[in-house]
Amino acid sequence: MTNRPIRIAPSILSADFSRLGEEVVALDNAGADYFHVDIMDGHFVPNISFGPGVMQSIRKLTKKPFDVHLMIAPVDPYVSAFAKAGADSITVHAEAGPHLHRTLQAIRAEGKRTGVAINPATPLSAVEHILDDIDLLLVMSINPGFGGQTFIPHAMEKIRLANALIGNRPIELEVDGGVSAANAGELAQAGINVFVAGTAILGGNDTSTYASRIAAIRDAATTIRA
Ligand SMILES: O=C(CO)[C@H](O)[C@H](O)COP(=O)(O)O
Ligand SMILES: [Fe+2]
Repeated sequence: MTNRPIRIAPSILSADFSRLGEEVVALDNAGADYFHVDIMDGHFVPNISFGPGVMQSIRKLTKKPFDVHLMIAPVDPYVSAFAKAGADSITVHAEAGPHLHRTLQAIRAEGKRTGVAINPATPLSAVEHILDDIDLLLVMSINPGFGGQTFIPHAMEKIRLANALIGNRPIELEVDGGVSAANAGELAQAGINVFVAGTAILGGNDTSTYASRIAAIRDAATTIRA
């Protein structure tokens, strides 16, 4: 359990891209805390999403933080472009390159919050020596690349261990993949404070449901802490 504030971060990967701007505005009005922006390169992960130009074009539609999840290898050449396109935090994968500490320094040099993501098969020890260099730890509960996958059960225990590893450090603990109101309570209990959700919020792309779906995840996460 943690006192870090609950943040609901809809993944715009699940948006209807033909009306992306409308989707962003609807999510903002529906109570999103962060916008989770998934960037996929077709190399580190077997899918391609979009680049900094698209991100920049939606940046002006909301004042909420952009939580940018870079699934790119090598990532260093793209840090600056996403910083300039309006990222608030930039999360890179521990598996994406040999010099993670250097990448984190580059993100901080851009004045952005740093995040590290670890895949389901990556041990927590990958971040043990860089805890002072990160503002956010993202535990992947799916293998990255696609929305709509099923939460991998062993991620729950890893999250509990990550929460213990973080201790009282000012690091947000984020989960991504298969998150819904059904598991948000247990995730909050395990220590998660940032809940990424694509399908559970945007599935079907009916903007009139976004507020209640965001609220359902928030309620599940908050109730368990009360
Ligand atoms: O990083 C991601 C995929 O690699 C996405 O953030 C994730 O898929 C969210 O979608 P869903 O909630 O549908 O699992
Ligand atoms: Fe993501």
